[in-house]
Amino acid sequence: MESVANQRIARVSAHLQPPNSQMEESCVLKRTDCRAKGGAPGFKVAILGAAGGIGQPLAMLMKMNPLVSVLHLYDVVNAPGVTADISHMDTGAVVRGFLGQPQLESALTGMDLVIIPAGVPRKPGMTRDDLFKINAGIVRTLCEGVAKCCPNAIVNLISNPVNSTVPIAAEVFKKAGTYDPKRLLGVTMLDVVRANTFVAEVLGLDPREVDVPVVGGHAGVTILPLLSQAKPPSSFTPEETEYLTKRIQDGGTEVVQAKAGAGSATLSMAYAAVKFADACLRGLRGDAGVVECAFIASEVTELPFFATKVRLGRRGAEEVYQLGPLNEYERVGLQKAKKELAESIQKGISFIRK
Ligand SMILES: NC(=O)C1=CN([C@@H]2O[C@H](COP(=O)(O)OP(=O)(O)OC[C@H]3O[C@@H](n4cnc5c(N)ncnc54)[C@H](O)[C@@H]3O)[C@@H](O)[C@H]2O)C=CC1
Ligand SMILES: O=C([O-])CC(=O)C(=O)O
Repeated sequence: MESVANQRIARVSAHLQPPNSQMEESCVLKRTDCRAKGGAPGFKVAILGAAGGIGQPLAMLMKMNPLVSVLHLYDVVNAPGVTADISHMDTGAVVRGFLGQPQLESALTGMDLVIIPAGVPRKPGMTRDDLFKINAGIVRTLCEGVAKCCPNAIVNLISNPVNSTVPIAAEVFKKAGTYDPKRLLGVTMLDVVRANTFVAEVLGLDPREVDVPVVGGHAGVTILPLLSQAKPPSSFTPEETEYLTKRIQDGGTEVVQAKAGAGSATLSMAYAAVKFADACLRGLRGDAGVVECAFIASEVTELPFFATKVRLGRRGAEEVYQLGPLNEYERVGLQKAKKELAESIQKGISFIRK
């Protein structure tokens, strides 16, 4: 009888047909003859959109994460190539590739965490909302797959516009009867990563010592850094506050313009996505005190979704924290953020309900 390990190797081979079969023709030993043991303990993670600008470095970094035992890489193009490449890294996770819609269900079955960076990125002159037309449908299809194949998985949604794609995902899950608000998390970690970097630069600190909560959403004025709650506690001049707030809000546009038509942030985003995914996995493992910001179903404001600090645990975002005390500058920013956010959320909800 074929061992579990050999079945696994056969499955990997099946998804890597061209390079693998050529290689094996010239080898006496086939992969199916290898003595690989069963998978190490750990979590099963799928990346949807794994061959993209974010997907590839994200896949590489997740392959390096010791909490991951199985890594599924799904895309509509080039998944076998990325999988073959990443699978040669001598780290613990077993990597399998899945190409195109017919393989979506196999990619998702049994997953603990699904990370979604699938979809088109911005070009100069576009807003994130301009991506809605294409990305809304992509997110809907992928989330239908999640609802069917791994309804208990934690979902980390990266595809823009996050302020609308998270409500879309929530509506898809509601329709399927699988919605658990604690498990659906819009990834706003890059805003926090940028805030920590830019604040550290202004204060002359090591960014690793800085922690700035960023609340609201993930587009323009909806990105609201709470500098008054920065750690270590710091005071900022009005000019510094204005400069930092604008730079954090426009961080994505800064990269889009610098890339001049070649896409948006990919490397810093992959770093941020892995930082956030690792926090989700530590929460799933039962670690205490894992707290990060995410865009999530919320009662913190009158809006149905809002990014705030959340505590990550075995069931996902087990606690959603209040905003805490805001200064006058932040209170004004909050009003602006809520106005734009309300429209983007409604647009996402209507896309599924209409
Ligand atoms: N949440 C955040 O902070 C950030 C979000 N983003 C967003 O992430 C998304 C991806 O950005 P990039 O990786 O730079 O784009 P990209 O175009 O380089 O990669 C996207 C990948 O998605 C794949 N894809 C398209 N349709 C698919 C489908 N139906 N199923 C599976 N895969 C599919 C493409 O084949 C491609 O490989 C964009 O929407 C971008 O705006 C980007 C940076 C930060
Ligand atoms: O700006 C974009 O289009 C990509 C993104 O969300 C970011 O870099 O924050």
